[in-house]
Amino acid sequence: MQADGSGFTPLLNNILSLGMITSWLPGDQKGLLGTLTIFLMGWLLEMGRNAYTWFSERWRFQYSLTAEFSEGDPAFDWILAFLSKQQAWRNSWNFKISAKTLQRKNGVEASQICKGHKSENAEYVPTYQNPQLFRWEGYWIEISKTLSSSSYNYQEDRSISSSTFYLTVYTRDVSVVSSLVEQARMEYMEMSQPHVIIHTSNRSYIPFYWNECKRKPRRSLESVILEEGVLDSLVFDAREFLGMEEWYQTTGIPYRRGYLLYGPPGSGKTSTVYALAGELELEIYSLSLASSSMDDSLLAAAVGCIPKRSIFLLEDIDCAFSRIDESNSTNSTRMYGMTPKCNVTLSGLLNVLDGVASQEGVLFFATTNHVEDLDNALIRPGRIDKKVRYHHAVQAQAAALYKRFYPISHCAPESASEDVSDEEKTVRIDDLAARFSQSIPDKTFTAAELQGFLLTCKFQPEKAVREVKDWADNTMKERLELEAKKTAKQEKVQAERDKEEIEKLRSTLVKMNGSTGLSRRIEKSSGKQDARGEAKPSPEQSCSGSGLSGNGLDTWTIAEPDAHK
Ligand SMILES: Nc1ncnc2c1ncn2[C@@H]1O[C@H](COP(=O)(O)OP(=O)(O)OP(=O)(O)O)[C@@H](O)[C@H]1O
Repeated sequence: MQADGSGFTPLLNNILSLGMITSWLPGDQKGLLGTLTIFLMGWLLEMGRNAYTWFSERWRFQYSLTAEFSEGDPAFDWILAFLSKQQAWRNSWNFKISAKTLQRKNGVEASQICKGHKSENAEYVPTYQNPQLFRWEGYWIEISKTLSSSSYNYQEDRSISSSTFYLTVYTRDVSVVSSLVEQARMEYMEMSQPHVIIHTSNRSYIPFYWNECKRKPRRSLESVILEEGVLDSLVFDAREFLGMEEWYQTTGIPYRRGYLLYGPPGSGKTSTVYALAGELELEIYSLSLASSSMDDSLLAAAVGCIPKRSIFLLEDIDCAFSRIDESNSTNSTRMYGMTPKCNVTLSGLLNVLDGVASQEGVLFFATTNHVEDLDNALIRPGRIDKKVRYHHAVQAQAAALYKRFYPISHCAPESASEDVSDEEKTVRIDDLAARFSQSIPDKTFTAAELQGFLLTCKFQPEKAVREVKDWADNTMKERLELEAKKTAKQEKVQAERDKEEIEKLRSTLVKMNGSTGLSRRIEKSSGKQDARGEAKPSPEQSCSGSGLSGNGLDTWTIAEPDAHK
């Protein structure tokens, strides 16, 4: 029941309930006095309850501080992790149980809920449905959560809800709240350390927030094998940038840095970003411009809520917009009309990169397989400050990949049960790695392709060396066949398009001839002669449709161009 201030509602309730009670009393107590006494008692009780609520609210208001944490904001994640660690869910047994995945849900271990119970596969996520009270550093803290369905998404035909945490600390000292938040942030960072946190979003409407969060085991820099010095210079550059905020401010240069990683698919661009994020302890905010729901305003909103000291990763940026038009594109996917639809405009992206929506202190990484398709405006210094080119693996890279695949600790000799020392194993692996790399042509296969092959020879380094040449030959052969098929298909598509064009022109001209009453048909000579010495039109002239000869408009020639017959 809610207090309405006037006390009228409880009064009415009491009268009604009294009527019911007195009807059950013995006859001698049914008098007016009995009724009034009970009525008065009920009324007093209700008034007392209202007064208690009123005073406790005033007291709360006077002697407590309430902080709000909304879903989508990084601080929301900090508080969730903090609550799990503080076991704020202890007095409530409401959990959402879901399978353990890479997605981070801030669940608690089954053993925390029930001693001795272990569950490797399920995750218990406290729902905080009811307000919970817990003690932290001598302060009483109350936590409550609301789920508000704020708007309706017509695209996905469902209402959108988001959660908000309210943290009430019973003190007037604001520094308590700030130190709690700082502790929550530190603990969150500590907890995330063995992982790289990747934020994505499937929201296609504003208010936007990064509503999905995955964690991946950290990848060491050594595990990404690039040409010598490439990775080191990238790490050095990013680290230097992160330590130079003040310098940027003094010089008035916008405090952000852009990197473009370009090269063939599977050469290690994404792996580089993940390894770098792990090394520098940064979180990644990753978006794809190829998503049909992404447009300029959503992109601006997304970038607007990336926190400082983070990586903003835009993968396959060429999918979104290319400088050259589709008909000229060499990219076969475009040829077949498979270019993903993109609603982000070039100016929208440029605005985001250097306009109001751009976030200070963010490392921007763009990856592409087709750098030649990018607009110069996009990759000019200030937007892209450092470009890193990726190649197919050179032989030294292939050898390094091989050695990473067969660390000596996992390397038992294939043939005999000889007892081999570590030095001998190292020499053996070095020798095998050299033979492996010499069996494949330089700059022909990507690291991903080599990794795919090596996965077929797990724990069998000798086998990998024996079979790599055949694999390389077969892969090359398959590649050539595929290329030939693609080219043939492209030519066929092109020929069909030309034919359609010719048909369109032919019917237009026939209509025009009919409407103007022109019936005369005179062959227009191109100056070229075929084998029989007859005049033959060039493809351009055949269907040019201008209708204007040197001496005026009166003749049309329609002929199939030889090239596309
Ligand atoms: N240089 C490399 N060193 C080590 N592993 C690599 C390297 N390049 C690729 N790989 C492996 O190949 C797989 C794909 O790599 P990754 O996604 O980084 O390539 P990419 O260049 O980003 O590809 P795409 O352009 O298709 O996104 C990963 O499993 C990664 O471990």
